[in-house]
Amino acid sequence: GPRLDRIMDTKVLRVGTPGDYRPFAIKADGGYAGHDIDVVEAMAKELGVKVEYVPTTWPNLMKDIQADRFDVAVGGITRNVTRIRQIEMLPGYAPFGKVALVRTTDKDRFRTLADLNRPGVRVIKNPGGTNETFVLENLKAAEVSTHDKNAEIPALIAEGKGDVMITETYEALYYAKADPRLHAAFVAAPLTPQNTLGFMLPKDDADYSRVMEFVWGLMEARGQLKQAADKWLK
Ligand SMILES: O=C(O)C(=O)C[C@]1(C(=O)O)C=C[C@@H](O)C=C1
Repeated sequence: GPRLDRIMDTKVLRVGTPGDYRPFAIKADGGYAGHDIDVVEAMAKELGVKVEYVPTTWPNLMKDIQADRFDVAVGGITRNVTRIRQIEMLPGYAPFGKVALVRTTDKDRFRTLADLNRPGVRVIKNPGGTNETFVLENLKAAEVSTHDKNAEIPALIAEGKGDVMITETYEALYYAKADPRLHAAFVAAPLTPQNTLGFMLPKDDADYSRVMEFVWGLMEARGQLKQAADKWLK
């Protein structure tokens, strides 16, 4: 197929990522790092090509992949029916549910969804992703504001500029571990049923999809997925 041919001929795999979601993909110190970065770099190595990163955002992710700005998108992307109707997604990893990142001093204040969905509870949301969808559907009574630099939201919560960040298991655990002022609430009993993350592919080249699925399977069979998970998701 044409996409696969172009990748193999130019030896470049264009990887789109918002790069703002720890520990999956974060842009810092001029480069990208995280679980998904390690995995996609290993996949490119298996193909014998180099990775070229293409910045995107959560609000633009779907239209950018459909506009052929990149060959694969990574960075903590939830697999769901809405998306898989429009593009393709590789097998799921990192099972998670929606949880809440709150201040440690508010641990007892937020025990149920109803505790979050109250006037006076200041929720800060990142635009464009599934966190926003969850907030708009479930926290209608709360005081919701939007901050478009996702990686800054945990510090805003820690500093008391908001009370709640709705996010997913691993991100909440990451920031709670990194900052004692923060607590990952609802981790034992998430606010949504379990789901998984997955890499997104355009669906215009079936040969490309087959090869990427094969390479994903190799990563799994060789223990490279486990290695990345042990390094970043523990
Ligand atoms: O839309 C998705 O797939 C996401 O999982 C992305 C999303 C979000 O929902 O905003 C998830 C957690 C991070 O805090 C940032 C981005």
